Amino acid sequence: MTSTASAPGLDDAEAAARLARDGPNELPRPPRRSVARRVVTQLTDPLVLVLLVVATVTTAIGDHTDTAVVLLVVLGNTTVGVIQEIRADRSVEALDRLGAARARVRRGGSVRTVPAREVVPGDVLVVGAGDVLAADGTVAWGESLQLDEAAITGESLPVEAHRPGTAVLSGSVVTRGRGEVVVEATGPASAMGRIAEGLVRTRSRRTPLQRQLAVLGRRLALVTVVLCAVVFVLGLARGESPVLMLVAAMSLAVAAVPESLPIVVTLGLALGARRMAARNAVARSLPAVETLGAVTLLATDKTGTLTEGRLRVAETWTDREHDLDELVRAAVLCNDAPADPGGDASSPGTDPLETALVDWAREQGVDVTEVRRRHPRRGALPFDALRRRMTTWHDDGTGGVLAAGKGAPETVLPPPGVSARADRARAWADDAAGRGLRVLVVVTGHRRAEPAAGDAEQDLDLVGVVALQDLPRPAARGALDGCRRAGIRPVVLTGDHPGTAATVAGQVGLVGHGEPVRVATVDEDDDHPDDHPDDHPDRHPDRLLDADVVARCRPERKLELVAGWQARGEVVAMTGDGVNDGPALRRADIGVAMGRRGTEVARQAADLVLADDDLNTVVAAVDEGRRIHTNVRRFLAYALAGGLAEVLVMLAGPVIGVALPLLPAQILWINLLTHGLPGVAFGTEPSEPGAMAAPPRRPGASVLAGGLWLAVLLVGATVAALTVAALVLVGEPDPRSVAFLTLGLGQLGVAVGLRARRPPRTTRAPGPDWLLIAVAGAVVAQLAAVTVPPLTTLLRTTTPTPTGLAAAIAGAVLAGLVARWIARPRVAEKESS
Ligand SMILES: Nc1ncnc2c1ncn2[C@@H]1O[C@H](COP(=O)(O)OP(=O)(O)OP(=O)(O)O)[C@@H](O)[C@H]1O
Repeated sequence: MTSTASAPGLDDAEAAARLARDGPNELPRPPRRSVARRVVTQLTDPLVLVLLVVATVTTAIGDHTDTAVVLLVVLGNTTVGVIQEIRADRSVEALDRLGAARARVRRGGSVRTVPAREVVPGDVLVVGAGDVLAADGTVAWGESLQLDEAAITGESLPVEAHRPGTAVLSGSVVTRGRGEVVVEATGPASAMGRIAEGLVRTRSRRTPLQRQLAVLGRRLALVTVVLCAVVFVLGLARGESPVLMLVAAMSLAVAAVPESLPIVVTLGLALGARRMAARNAVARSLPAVETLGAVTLLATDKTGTLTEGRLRVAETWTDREHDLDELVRAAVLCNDAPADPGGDASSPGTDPLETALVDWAREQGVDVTEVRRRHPRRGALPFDALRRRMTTWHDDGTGGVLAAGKGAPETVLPPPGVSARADRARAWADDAAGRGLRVLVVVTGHRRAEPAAGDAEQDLDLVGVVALQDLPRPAARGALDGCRRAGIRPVVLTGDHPGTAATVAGQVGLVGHGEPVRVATVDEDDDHPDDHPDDHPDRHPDRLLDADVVARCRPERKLELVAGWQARGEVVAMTGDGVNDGPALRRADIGVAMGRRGTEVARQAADLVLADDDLNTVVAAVDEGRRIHTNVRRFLAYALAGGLAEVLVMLAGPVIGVALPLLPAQILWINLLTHGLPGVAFGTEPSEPGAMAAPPRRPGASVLAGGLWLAVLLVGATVAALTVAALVLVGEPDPRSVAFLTLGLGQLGVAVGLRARRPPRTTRAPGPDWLLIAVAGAVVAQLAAVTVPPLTTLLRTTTPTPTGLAAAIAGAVLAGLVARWIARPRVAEKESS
């Protein structure tokens, strides 16, 4: 089953030449949208179309100043829209690059990891368990090489591929063994490329929040249009000219509809994803960024996540003479790790447990290469997580066959009570597991002839037990603490022994101080690997779903548990890197893979890749996710309160005897000013102190939940009342200009009032306060609108008296204070109320 004939591979110059000639190994992408196309999309937005109608009307009646203002607004909106869109797209592309597939190739005599897109025909791919083939090719050599081609051919049974010359397809997953593949076809010419052809990859997958906002936006638009119609009718009743009222009503509609909601969310998510990447958390999609903030349960694996993942033999048990020699010999024979000292332990397909056994044998003075040469392997039943054991058979040197096996105690030892000796070994193993060690029972047997695969594991003789140590990771403790504080329940899912798992869980502080670790072990009776999790939603024993540690948990079981938690309403993040973890990672709301240690198949199934393999990074990513959600609520409160204030002022006008409290151009100006810069700047607000000490938001809750909509009504009404007061009470020669100033400054006051609470100055992270900068810019523009020609001409304003100015400023301050008292606590409080 083995044949080794390493292909030499290409040199760098040749690889570069071929890359230039054959093109990158990636699926054809839809071409980037040109700026011209983006502008056209912006201009065909229904609200812009309304504005263009307004412009036509004003031109027709010879009102050229209003036409100029409308066109200015269209220009401003389009520019801001296009720039926001391009920024969001760039961020998404950068994410794509960070999360891109990788491949190991032999180039210029050494093996290195390159982006999969740089693989060219003639390259030699070096693959091991957990890799995803980056291109089509033929096997140069393979050792127990087995592939899962389900993604390409739909064939669900793994295929053997160790024979040289076997044709293999891109997108296949290496489920076992290792080998090398000479690349023949890449990119569109490969199997993956042929499948992808015809499928246009669209980027338009919207996140739940974006969908929620789209619905909200449509409803608000409807209400606004109705209210604008009322404004129109009231104006007519007051004797205003129909044309003027039509223009006013349309402008009001444009201003009050929060049309920028979706793009502000996209931009917020994209910015958030960039900040996450800076904290080593690569989100592979925008929906993931959003979901992260809502995570309620974190299911983690053990080895390499809670522990260092560097195993070392710590103790052994034998009870007969010569058994120690036999133990060492069996441990290196029933073993796929390379024999050479300093062999690359992290090389693909090498199990750190097996490497630890080889290292241990070498420390015992055993020449591993020599042992393996004396006993060439004849056959094997490889290890898999399902059977939890492995058996190989070899020439015994005297014409017979030597079988060697190792595995978990309960799969290798006879049941309790059958053999006193086996019971002693089991007791020792349980004790070692209770001290956090990973245990492995070793057995051997002598045969006259090669066994049939079916009975290779019959009648093997107990040799001894090996206990391996894997130190807990110090960093894990902080991460688990952080989870619990943030209301996220951490759970360990492991294939390991319950004793080992419980002890390690205790060592890293999985549960709070003094609490017992609730351990549940999956029974064979619980296992129905062929069923689909959704077929039996009630078949997840609560015993397993309630546990802190689920031991002896096979990958299929992980999938069922994730589904079971989700049925209980949890939002599940799950870490995993096993070859078979893909489906569970995909099923989880947030699949998490390790960037360094993890397998390629896990990376590609994951929503979040941790560049530093540190569980703390998940907590940091959740923090970012929550911050983004809070900032969306912040922006929403601001935009809706502003729109509401504008509508209320226009409705109140006729009632108090002012037919048209604000001119169309003035409404549009305020809209441009308040939504342009400050709107985007909300995305840069920091997370509030204590954000990670609050429970997660309720999954599926409205984005306005927690009384935020009520706060919007109150703040909107306040700004409107202040504006109306300025209109009637100040006694200015030109009350409209004061009202215009008050409405604009009032909304900006609300923006400042909604700013995130900051931690004490000393701990504050440096960085510009974009929201304040944006508001300051807008304040200057708004003051200019009533002082500087030609703006005053265009907007038909006059400079208010000092009293009027003071009144407007006082109104803005008051509006800000009301927003701070009423709306800000509800923004951050989340939906816990
Ligand atoms: N190479 C191997 N050969 C034989 N038995 C093994 C081998 N590796 C692991 N085992 C046995 O199978 C059990 C399950 O191991 P497995 O690697 O599937 O656990 P896991 O789910 O990956 O654990 P973790 O959560 O710690 O990562 C181990 O406790 C051990 O007894």
